[in-house]
Amino acid sequence: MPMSAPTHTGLPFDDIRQLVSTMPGPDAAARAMAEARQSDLLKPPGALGRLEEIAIHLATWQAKGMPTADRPMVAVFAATHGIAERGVSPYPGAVTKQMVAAFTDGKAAVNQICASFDAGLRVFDLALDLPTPDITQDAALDERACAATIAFGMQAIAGGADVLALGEMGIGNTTIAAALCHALYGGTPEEWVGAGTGATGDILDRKVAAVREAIAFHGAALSDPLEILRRVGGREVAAMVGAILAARIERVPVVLDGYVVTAAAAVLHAMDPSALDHCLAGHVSAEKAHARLLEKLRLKPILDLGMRLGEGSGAALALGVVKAAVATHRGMGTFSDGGVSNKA
Ligand SMILES: O=C(O)c1ccc[n+]([C@@H]2O[C@H](COP(=O)([O-])O)[C@@H](O)[C@H]2O)c1
Ligand SMILES: Cc1cc2nc[nH]c2cc1C
Repeated sequence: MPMSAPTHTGLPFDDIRQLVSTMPGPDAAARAMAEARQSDLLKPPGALGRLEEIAIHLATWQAKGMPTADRPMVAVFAATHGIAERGVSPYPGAVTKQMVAAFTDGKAAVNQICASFDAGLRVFDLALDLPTPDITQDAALDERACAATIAFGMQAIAGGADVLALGEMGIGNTTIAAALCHALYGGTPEEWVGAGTGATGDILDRKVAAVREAIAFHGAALSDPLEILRRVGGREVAAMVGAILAARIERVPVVLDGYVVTAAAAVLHAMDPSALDHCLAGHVSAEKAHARLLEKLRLKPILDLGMRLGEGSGAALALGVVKAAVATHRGMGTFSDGGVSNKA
């Protein structure tokens, strides 16, 4: 069902709603060109499986007859959460800032995965010394700050990436992701809460309780996706909403990471079910509810390696597959070139 253009009341979220309602669609000519080339490549049709779909996906959303993956970029958004003070993670909130330093020093897993595929890495530090309020007591952000953070996230594509992989860092943010999913999809808190960095026992119980309390506290206000984002989300989640949206507008396909990145994507999907059509799910994380969330979004993960790190690691690894999909699409010979017989 096409969405009618929202009326503008001058509130910051109206600008975001306006952008969502005017997103470009798929490029049919580029898709047709890519499909025609795929069927001419030196292989039985379909023999490269998902690689074929991925190459066509890139062509379609880059609006290029020949897709590229020469300038892949991983953007990692880092933020701090008041909820972390409630003991919902085995790690202290201070680890977020320390890991940002590790990203800068090249010492994190994502640095090495990016280096493996010649992918760029940009880290966006979102007011780390100013945790957002505990979502069981208050909204994480007011409307103006949330809209400004979405706008900030739009910078992720500045610099001319041709594929954007998203990642995040934020102790406590698997609780935030669970609250977002519970608010968006209902069910029980238990269905959306998982181990995160390794929560068990009392820590896991506190996560479930925190999600239940947050949803009860915000109550009926959780009926609009952007309200859900600002009330039970966080800065990295809001910034990733902006990054996904800007990428769509600038025709940059997106590779999603794990549960937290996908929860950000889910906010846009709730605004418009076609809003993630330019996105690929890089992997399915070992975080229990990620598979459930991907099903809600009808996204099929590229990889399933039992990873549950976050920081864009699964998305960065999937860039290797994306690059191979583009390399085969661009570089293989064709039946039309002659030399190899096609089907009789
Ligand atoms: O995205 C995922 O699937 C994922 C699963 C487990 C852990 N994480 C990462 O771990 C951190 C949040 O975990 P926690 O236990 O502090 O809520 C945050 O930095 C995420 O990047 C991320
Ligand atoms: C060490 C560590 C690294 C991470 N990377 C992403 N989330 C993380 C959480 C922890 C605890």
